Formats: sequence, structure tokens, C-alpha cells
Amino acid sequence: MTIREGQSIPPHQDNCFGCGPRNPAGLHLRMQRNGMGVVADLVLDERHEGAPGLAHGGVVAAALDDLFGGVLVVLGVPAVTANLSVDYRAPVRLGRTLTLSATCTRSAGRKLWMHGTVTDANAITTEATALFVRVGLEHFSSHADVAGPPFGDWIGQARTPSPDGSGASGVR
Ligand SMILES: CCCCCCCCCC(=O)SCCNC(=O)CCNC(=O)[C@H](O)C(C)(C)COP(=O)(O)OP(=O)(O)OC[C@H]1O[C@@H](n2cnc3c(N)ncnc32)[C@H](O)[C@@H]1OP(=O)(O)O
Repeated sequence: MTIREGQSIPPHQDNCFGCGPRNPAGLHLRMQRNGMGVVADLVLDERHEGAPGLAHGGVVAAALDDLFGGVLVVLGVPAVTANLSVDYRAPVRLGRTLTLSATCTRSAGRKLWMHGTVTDANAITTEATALFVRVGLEHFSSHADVAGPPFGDWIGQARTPSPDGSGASGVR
């Protein structure tokens, strides 16, 4: 599956907490390709509240984690979060249009390092880094039927790792 610049990223699966359109408790993230990364707008509301008027930090972390999952779709690499680190630089306010962006900064062997930010009116509120580890399709298929769209559409076409194990074009 080739996703062109500016094109929408399909949800990982319809019920994904981050980007699934069918999940009533989900964030309904809609990502677009931005270079070798992704961007998305997100408005959080009282369902996502932690401190009064402010977003729960775990929700913000989940959104960034899911954007990293969107980067995987751009790269065509099946992988999962091994480690996620979040710097909360400023409170994230409810009812604001937040801009989330994420990209892969490096890959080596099975590992991919991600970087992402949340901005509100061009000010960074949150910054995250993550280590993703490439997995085989059995990581997913051993728990559920993953053959159908949209998950099966891109995961089934995920690129075969190159001889050096990287497989992710444009990142090293
Ligand atoms: C593709 C579609 C994605 C769709 C959804 C996206 C949603 C957003 C992403 C997620 O939320 S994924 C869900 C949360 N993550 C998980 O459930 C993953 C659970 N963990 C695992 O399944 C395994 O621990 C994992 C696949 C990550 C690694 O197990 P393996 O047995 O395959 O590999 P191994 O433990 O040998 O580690 C491979 C390398 O990564 C390194 N590594 C693994 N975990 C690490 C860690 N936590 N911190 C640092 N390094 C780590 C490890 O040291 C090693 O480095 P070297 O190759 O240099 O020796």
C-alpha cells in the first residue's frame, strides 16, 4: 500500500482506540502523511479530562503512541511499541485544536526510534520518543483474525525486511 504525501492514513483497524472509526470510546484520530511521518489534529473534551479542564496524560500518550503506529503504515513496517517516553512540557487544554506529528528518526535491525509532538497554537505541550520493534504477522494473527480490511490491507502488504533487517525506506 503506497500512501502519498498529504493522503489519509487508513485506521490500523476499525476498532483501534486511537484511530478506529467504530470505537465509541476512541479518539478517532485521522492522520495524513507528512513526509515519512504523519500529522493529525485532535480536540480533546471532558471524556479525556484528568485535572479540571486539562487532558489526562495517559490519553495524550496514547494519542502519540497511535501516531507512531501511523508512521508504521507509511513505512510499511509491522512493529509494536516496546518503550514509550513522554515529556509533558505544558498542560494540554481541553477544547483546543491540537496538532500532533510523528516521524521515525532512525532504524536499525528490528528497531525503529520514533519522535512525536503535540502543539497548541505552535507551542509544544508534549514531546514523546518511542522504541518500536518489528514483529512478524503472527504477533497479531495469533490473537485475532487480521485478514480483513483495513488491518489486513496494509499489514498483508507490509514490506519484507531488507537483508540488513531494516526494511524501512528513508530511515536508518
Ligand atoms: C503494526 C500495527 C500496529 C497497530 C497498532 C498501533 C498502536 C500503537 C502501538 C501500540 O500500542 S503496540 C501495543 C503495545 N506494545 C506491546 O504490546 C508490545 C509487547 N511486547 C512485545 O510483544 C515484545 O516485548 C516485543 C515484540 C516488543 C519484543 O520482544 P521480542 O522477543 O520480539 O524481541 P527482544 O526482546 O529480543 O527485543 C528485540 C530488541 O529490542 C530491544 N528491546 C525490547 N524491548 C525493549 C524495551 N522495552 N526497551 C529497550 N529495548 C528493548 C531488545 O533489547 C533487543 O535489542 P537487540 O536486538 O539490540 O538485542
